[in-house]
Amino acid sequence: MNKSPILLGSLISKINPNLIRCVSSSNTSTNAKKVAVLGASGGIGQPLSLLLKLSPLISELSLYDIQHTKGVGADLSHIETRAKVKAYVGKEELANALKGMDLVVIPAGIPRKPGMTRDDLFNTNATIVADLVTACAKNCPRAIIAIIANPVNSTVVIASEILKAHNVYDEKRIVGVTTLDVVRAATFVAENKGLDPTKVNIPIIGGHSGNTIIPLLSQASPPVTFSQQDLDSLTNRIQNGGTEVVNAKAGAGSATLSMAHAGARFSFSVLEALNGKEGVVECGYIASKGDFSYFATPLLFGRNGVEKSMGFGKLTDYEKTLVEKAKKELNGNIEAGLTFAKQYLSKSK
Ligand SMILES: NC(=O)C1=CN([C@@H]2O[C@H](COP(=O)(O)OP(=O)(O)OC[C@H]3O[C@@H](n4cnc5c(N)ncnc54)[C@H](O)[C@@H]3O)[C@@H](O)[C@H]2O)C=CC1
Ligand SMILES: O=C([O-])CC(=O)C(=O)O
Repeated sequence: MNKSPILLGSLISKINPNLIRCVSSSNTSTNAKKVAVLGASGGIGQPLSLLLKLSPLISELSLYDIQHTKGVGADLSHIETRAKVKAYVGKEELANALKGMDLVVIPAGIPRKPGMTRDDLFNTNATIVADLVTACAKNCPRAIIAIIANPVNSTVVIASEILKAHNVYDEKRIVGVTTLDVVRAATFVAENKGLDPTKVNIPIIGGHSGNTIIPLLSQASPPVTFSQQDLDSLTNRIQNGGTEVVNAKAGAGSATLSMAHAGARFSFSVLEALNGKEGVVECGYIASKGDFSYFATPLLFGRNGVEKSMGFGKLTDYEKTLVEKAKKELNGNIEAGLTFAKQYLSKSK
């Protein structure tokens, strides 16, 4: 039986055409990269690691968590794909998990329960992300860091401040993952318009929580128009997609499977661009020079990470109102990140 990644690619293409480009390209394997998942034993970490393990874009998959990684690693290592799986558990093994990595994806941290906001995760997750990014600064200072841990609007700020303090900050290399908002928007719009969801693209700008998630439905591809009622309800559903899952899971956590897909999609895009593919665009939350010091926009990726922000074109009056509504929350989240980082760094001196 042919067990090549090509065959695997064709199998997966039957499941999701968005992933075929990464599992089927035959000449990318020579440039395969090393990827670490921090929080690899969690609800997101496990299925994300599975999807990454299937890709010939990856030569080494480094799994790190404070628990259970040896089992997850042994399990994944039996899959007949080229990525070599290495499992690390506990703080003492963190440095080795990171050495030589090209991309570090961070889904470590606690998820929401019903009634909580993403901000309610701050107290726990801020320290987790700060500790992990400190280790990245010391052990893989040139790696691209993709932050999934919430609240993304603040954790990316914290991570950036830590990298600056270690003199290894490069704004091209630290991104908050907002791909799940893009994935949801495509799904909900396709449902509303009777389209193939894999062919729909909706840019999302702003941040990654409630009002700060700003879908640009006027820039949908293919172009579609909506009644005001549909515009309101789709915007509201995209902004609160995370809460929809948290409530449905009723205390058992937040989105994990759709996030694993979104995290894999984002990672594959970054890896393809690192390998020289041109025109790779994914939305993401990065440092910005506009009205906000951090802002999500469509980003063009290249051989060094984020090449440039593609901006957000011309907004409709409705979308301008959404940006206005996001201002207070997003600026507050950024400020909270800066304040935490200052305290964390002064304690660790
Ligand atoms: N950016 C986004 O779109 C999304 C973000 N999230 C966020 O992702 C995070 C993870 O969610 P789940 O996987 O569902 O949670 P989970 O609780 O199932 O898994 C988290 C994992 O992190 C590990 N962990 C905790 N402290 C750690 C440390 N210091 N070092 C390494 N690993 C550590 C835990 O042992 C656990 O295995 C949450 O903060 C959640 O809010 C979730 C969905 C979407
Ligand atoms: O809602 C949450 O807490 C998890 C998340 O970020 C999402 O699903 O978008």
